Amino acid sequence: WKRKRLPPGPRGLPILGNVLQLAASSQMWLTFDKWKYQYGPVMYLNMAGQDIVVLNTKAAATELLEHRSAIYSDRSRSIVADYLGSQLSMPFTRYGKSWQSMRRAGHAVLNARISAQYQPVQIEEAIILTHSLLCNTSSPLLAKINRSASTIISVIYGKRSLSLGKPEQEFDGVPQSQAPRVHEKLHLTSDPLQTLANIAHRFTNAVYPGAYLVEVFPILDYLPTALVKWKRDAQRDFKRISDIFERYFNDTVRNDQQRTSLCVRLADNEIASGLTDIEKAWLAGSLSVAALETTSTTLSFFLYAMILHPNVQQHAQAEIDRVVGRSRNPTFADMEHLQYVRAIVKEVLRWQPAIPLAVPHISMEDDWYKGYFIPKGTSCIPNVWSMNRDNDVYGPDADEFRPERFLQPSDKESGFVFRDEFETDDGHCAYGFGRRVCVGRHVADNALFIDICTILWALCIEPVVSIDSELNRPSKDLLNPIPNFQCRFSPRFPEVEEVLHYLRGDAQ
Ligand code: HEM
Repeated sequence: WKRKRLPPGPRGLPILGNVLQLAASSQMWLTFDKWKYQYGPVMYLNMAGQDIVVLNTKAAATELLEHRSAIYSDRSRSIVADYLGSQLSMPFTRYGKSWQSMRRAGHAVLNARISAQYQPVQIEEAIILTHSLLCNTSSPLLAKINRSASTIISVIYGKRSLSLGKPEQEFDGVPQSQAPRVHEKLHLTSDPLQTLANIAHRFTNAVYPGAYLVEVFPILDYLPTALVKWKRDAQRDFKRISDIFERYFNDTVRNDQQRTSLCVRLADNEIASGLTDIEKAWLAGSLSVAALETTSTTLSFFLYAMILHPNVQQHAQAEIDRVVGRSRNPTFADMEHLQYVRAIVKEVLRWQPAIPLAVPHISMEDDWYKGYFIPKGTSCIPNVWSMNRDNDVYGPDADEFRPERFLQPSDKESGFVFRDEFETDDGHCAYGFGRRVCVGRHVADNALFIDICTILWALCIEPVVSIDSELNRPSKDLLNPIPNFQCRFSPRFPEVEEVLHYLRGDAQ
């Protein structure tokens, strides 16, 4: 007989538990980061009866979510997200047969080997992005960065298969600039990228703990639909999202001339056996939703890091000049010689993970960890933010942006190589854990490498006005909010604009 001792955690109120403390904090990971010093690696919270265990160290997350993944791979039931279609959406669907079919198909089209086949498209998209950063002076920086995610969208929906409209034009009459910062309603735009990004926010906002009262008091779900706006909105948005995903999927399968897109591969029955046409359309849609904001958030933080740390920028550019030179653009063949650039990719993902609390894993059986009881149905939150800034792992300067932490001196011309432990290890936990680890991580790593490398090869990045701390995102969201900053891009050598223009023409 073991006494069922729960892990330590902040004291809550009767019935409500820690609801009020959690509802009050907008970036929950910062609150958890503080509590971690008080309560240790595994911390217990209660959301009006829902058990929550926050995993504050990589060791705890690895032990539970990876080594015991057979019983830690479910997802939580979110009533609002269910109405939105979360059971068709791989990141949010419950563990079971349907998820297994999605995951198998996702892995087949995104594994490390297949990811290499998307590299030519990724190089072209990196050029289009870099050209737009330099030459498109009319769009705001964030809009340009968001378009950078077209690298991923081209992988999923084929090169330019979706007709890209003007970002500001709206279908539902609300200009994007005036769209509310909390995504309780889906805003459709004529721009597929923006629409997909809005769908992503609709989901990540719905699953943010405490965003909807009905998640805390499920009885509210029994109120008649006519009386509850959130339910009507969610049901209408499900239909809209489904229509969009099906249209994008079918258009791509019809229009992708080069037949290299992920949709075309999915349409091939062998890879996605067990999935209906609608499930395939949702799989492609949910992959793009999972890919878009995570990639553009990471690239935004890369630019932010470059204006904060001009020395890192110079260091990387010296490496690129040595390895690539100026007469051609970087390619993936340069990757193994660009150790410093690769270290920058790792460091951005460590310093500012796009989803600082990953996505909670639900435990499927009662379990014990270091003498503490973890009841079946517990929502286990990997506190990636704190893991990535663990002083015991990264040293006392873990809060700083310093790519050198992954490198060690060598006799090579570059002067350094990866430290042995980071040659194969990510060096961060930004992609999550176990059976639910990010299925798109190989494609994401490649996109980040080639985008970052091409930008640094071609452009100098400087701040424009003082950096302010206002955030660009609704604060109650799973995604890491991007600081409101602007930067100026100038060519690094006289021929840059002409070369980019030429390459861009070729790419398009
Ligand atoms: C910088 C880019 C990215 C970051 C930081 C990121 C991060 C994450 C994280 C933290 C999770 C949850 C893992 C867990 O539950 O333990 C996840 C899941 C997922 N990611 Fe990514 N991701 C990125 C890019 C992508 C891309 C490019 C794709 C697709 C092409 C993608 C598709 C997915 C999917 C489908 C899941 C759900 C997996 C499942 O539940 O089985 N992600 N990602």
